[in-house]
Amino acid sequence: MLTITYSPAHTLVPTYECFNRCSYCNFRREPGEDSWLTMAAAQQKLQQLAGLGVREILILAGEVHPQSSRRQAWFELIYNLGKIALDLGFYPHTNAGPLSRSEMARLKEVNFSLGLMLEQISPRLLTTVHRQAPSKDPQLRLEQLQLAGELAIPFTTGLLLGIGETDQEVADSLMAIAKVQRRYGHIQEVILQPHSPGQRQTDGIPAYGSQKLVEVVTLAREILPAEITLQIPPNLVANFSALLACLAAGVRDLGGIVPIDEVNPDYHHRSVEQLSQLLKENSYNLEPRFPVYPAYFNWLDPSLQRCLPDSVAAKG
Ligand SMILES: O=c1nc2n(C[C@H](O)[C@H](O)[C@H](O)CO)c3cc(O)ccc3cc-2c(=O)[nH]1
Ligand SMILES: C[C@H]1O[C@@H](n2cnc3c(N)ncnc32)[C@H](O)[C@@H]1O
Ligand code: MET
Ligand code: SF4
Repeated sequence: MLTITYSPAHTLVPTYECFNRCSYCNFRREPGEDSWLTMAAAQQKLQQLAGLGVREILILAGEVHPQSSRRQAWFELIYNLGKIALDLGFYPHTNAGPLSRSEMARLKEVNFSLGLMLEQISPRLLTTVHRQAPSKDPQLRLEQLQLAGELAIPFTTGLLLGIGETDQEVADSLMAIAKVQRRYGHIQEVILQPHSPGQRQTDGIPAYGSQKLVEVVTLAREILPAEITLQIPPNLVANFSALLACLAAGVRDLGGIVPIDEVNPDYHHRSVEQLSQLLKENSYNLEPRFPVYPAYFNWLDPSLQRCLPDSVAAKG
């Protein structure tokens, strides 16, 4: 039986406020209109999660402008959330948008991997869906992938599909990821994220079709180096047969299975038990994983390596 992995996860949102306005975003709030997560509330939440099988704490944040006087406080909150999650025995993974070199280096101390979606490499989208989103400059995002490579951080990136890109631009985006991977070797997984419309976004773009998604999986498997795992969030795939087609085309991971998908709150996950049963009926074995893949265990700071169970660490 082929093994498909998932990450038993819970999401913490330090803040929904964001100075970008991606037209497809259902997550962001206007700066000033969102109160930030307090350390006390986070601590309480994490304590409730103890013993429930959760491994990854996904720290997913709206962004404060790099030049803002509030950036430092924003960053310290994100760092400290990773720190308490770690201290309570969880495995943090942070995606907080583009970071400075020193911010990224510090987050490495308390995270098992970091993430940032390339979205798409085409600068054309800066005049459409990303017109009011300076953080989505593809060159800036590519530099972030390189920076993570230089800092030897196991990394998750990916494409957002169906935001106005052409087929050629999808291929270009995949080739750009393949190129950084051949230089640094730090990209453990690529998420192929189908755009999924929600209640709050400001545009009217439709859901990305399943047929196209399967085609992109096939293309990604051709373009990306074999060591990169392809991830698709199953809650964003229209039906189970489409998910099976994605698996047949090369997807091997289902990402974080969380109670609430904070980015796409209208799309619920099936329970792990149900997913596992459905997969078993189709000769797939569903297994939990950590937010860092075994091949990268020895890239982690020794203090983090010590947090992984011996049996698992030995495979690294
Ligand atoms: O539940 C979610 N998890 C998301 N994750 C988490 C992901 O599913 C995995 O849990 C992590 O990549 C750890 O391997 C992301 C991680 C990234 O680094 C970048 C983007 C995402 C996007 C989502 C998302 O939209 N919803
Ligand atoms: C955290 C990641 O979530 C993705 N993201 C943001 N909005 C949507 C949406 N409506 N549908 C699917 N994915 C989305 C982006 O790729 C972002 O980088
Ligand atoms: N703001 C970050 C980004 O877009 C992460 C969360 S998006 C909902 O990269
Ligand atoms: S997708 Fe991320 S960067 Fe864009 S508006 Fe939403 S939170 Fe901000």
